Amino acid sequence: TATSNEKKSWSLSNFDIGKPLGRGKFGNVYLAREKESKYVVALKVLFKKQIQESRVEHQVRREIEIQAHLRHPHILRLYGYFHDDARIYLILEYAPKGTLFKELQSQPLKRFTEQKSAVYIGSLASALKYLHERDVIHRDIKPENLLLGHKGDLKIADFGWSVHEPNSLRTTLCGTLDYLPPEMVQGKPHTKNVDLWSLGVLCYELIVGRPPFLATDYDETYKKIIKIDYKLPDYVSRAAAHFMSKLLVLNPQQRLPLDQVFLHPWVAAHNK
Ligand SMILES: Cc1cc(Cn2cc(-c3c(Cl)cnc4nc(-c5cn(C)nc5C)[nH]c34)cn2)no1
Repeated sequence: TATSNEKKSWSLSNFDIGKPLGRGKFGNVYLAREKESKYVVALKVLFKKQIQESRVEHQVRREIEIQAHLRHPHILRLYGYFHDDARIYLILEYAPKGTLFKELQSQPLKRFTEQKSAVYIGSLASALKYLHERDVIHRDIKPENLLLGHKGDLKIADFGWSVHEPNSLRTTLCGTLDYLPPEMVQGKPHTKNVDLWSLGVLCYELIVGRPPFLATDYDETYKKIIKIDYKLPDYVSRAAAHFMSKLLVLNPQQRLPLDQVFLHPWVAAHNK
């Protein structure tokens, strides 16, 4: 049963390793199968040396601590973990349909209908509500970190950046600013309302096919974010435009709370 598995101590010899699923800064994720149960998982292999060199042990420890205790249909499960002298292994739920990013790119117009976008937003909002009730902020909501289960259902993955609220950023930001709210790009203390901003950015990207503050370089993106400078193509409905305008708000306290997200006409209409 699940509980006995969770208590069991695992080792690499319990698994047949398959193809690589993804590569990250500190290691790779492989398709794997537990030998006895034949259960298919995603095995995330992180190198201790690289983690120590980048001084992100606390981040990896937090990713494990946080994700191991979460149980929600739209949050990727962490079943267990183990380590050897060189590596840390996270036994994760396998999401057979890959990333939302790949699904978005595979659309003819590189964007989803508003119906499909609102269903993803509804799922994400319910996962965020579950996280925020436990004072966990994800901080890295973007299509690359959202995976799809066998029914195409959304799963938040990669808790490498999640923290307990309130928090001020200790690790330098690397990678795209696109999803970060003004308070984070300005290095100010931030709360779980950062995830509300990212929900608005994600909503824009699903409907339009690119993030709202996309620019040629870091500084351009930075300026657009703090000025909330984005434009909506004319095919975007007024209901969707209104919904996004309630999340892409400078003052974190004035962003639409998650309970209101489900009640907003645009989300409610498509999540009957
Ligand atoms: C290191 C490192 C890399 C990553 C990003 N990443 C996550 C996965 C992944 C996980 Cl954790 C779980 N299920 C997955 N399913 C896929 C997948 C399925 N298809 C058909 N295509 C892909 C891709 N990837 C999964 C892989 N890389 N995080 O830390």
